[in-house]
Amino acid sequence: MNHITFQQDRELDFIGLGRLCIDLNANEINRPMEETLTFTKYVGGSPANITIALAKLGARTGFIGKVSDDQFGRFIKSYLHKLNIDTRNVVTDHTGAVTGLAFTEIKSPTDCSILMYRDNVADLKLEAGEVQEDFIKRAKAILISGTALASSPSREAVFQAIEYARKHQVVIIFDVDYRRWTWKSKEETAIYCNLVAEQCDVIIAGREEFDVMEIVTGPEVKDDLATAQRWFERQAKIVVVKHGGDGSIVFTKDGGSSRGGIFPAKQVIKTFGAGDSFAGAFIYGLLQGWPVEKCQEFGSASASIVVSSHSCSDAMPTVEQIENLIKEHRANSST
Ligand SMILES: Nc1ncnc2c1ncn2[C@@H]1O[C@H](COP(=O)(O)OP(=O)(O)OP(=O)(O)O)[C@@H](O)[C@H]1O
Ligand SMILES: O=C(O)C[C@@H](O)[C@H](O)C(=O)CO
Repeated sequence: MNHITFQQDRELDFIGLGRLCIDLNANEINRPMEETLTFTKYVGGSPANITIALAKLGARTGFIGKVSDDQFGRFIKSYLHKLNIDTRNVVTDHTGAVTGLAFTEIKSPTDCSILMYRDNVADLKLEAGEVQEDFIKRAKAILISGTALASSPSREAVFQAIEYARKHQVVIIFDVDYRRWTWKSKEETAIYCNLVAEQCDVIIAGREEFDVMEIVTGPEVKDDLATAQRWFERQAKIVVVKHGGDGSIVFTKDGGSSRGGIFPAKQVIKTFGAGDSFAGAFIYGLLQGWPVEKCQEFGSASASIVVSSHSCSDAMPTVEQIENLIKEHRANSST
């Protein structure tokens, strides 16, 4: 029992909507990017990573987005195809737009940063008229990624997708995914993310992202419960507040909450990817009908695997890998 009711007669479990980009992760790690000579290319973009996570876990997935009409766009679509992710609503741009790039700097396992090239990117050119109602109505759930709200016409495409999802009882999941490089201002971020959040069934964000939405600028006490209750007054049934290495808290509309820790990784390579892997495995658990505590544990274990890896998308684990980590952790805890 996890408070979410999915329509069962659907051919897809999950559709991701938003950014499809390329990660270029530094190969020479534990040094600043000024000293990096080579990078490894992976498919990236938070909603893409989450969709890939669910595909790797065996969910039937699809994607709504726009890619550039070049080698990167073709690389991304080919990668999704190989994972059986339905790309019928992945549109190719013909305006000369480019694929967003995310250069990951790994100065140390705990000091990582991302340099994002986001000018004239194809993902933000997705138009409302390109969002297929017939595609969305085939799914149990759809993920909205906050960065897709950063500018038009992608912004309007998001609201069109939400309208279709609500019309067809598709569960709406909002991952705030705040990436400052893409927004004009935090005020604009708050306006549009709040307008979306009030229509969503599940909201996933870090404490800092909720602070942006609540326009918290000072040292006020950040009250996770108050944050969750704000959204339970609207459509939300589940609110997840992520706290990095301190774990996460999952709140449910019936007043329940679950404080989850982490699965300490034997060797953290980079912190990035934790959020997307957590979200993918958490949502997988919801789709299985698991209680939120089990979803949270599954997400945390997945995150531990991905922070131990050089990539994000490529490293997304299988059910067996996650279950083995949980078993190993329990065995070690009992000795
Ligand atoms: N270093 C870590 N080791 C193990 N698990 C971690 C680590 N960092 C985060 N996690 C797990 O992943 C979850 C999400 O991490 P976090 O809060 O950093 O999300 P995020 O900021 O969206 O991540 P990202 O860096 O991918 O954007 C945490 O709640 C925790 O369970
Ligand atoms: O979301 C992005 O654009 C960056 C991701 O591709 C990258 O893998 C990451 O930061 C994951 O958290």
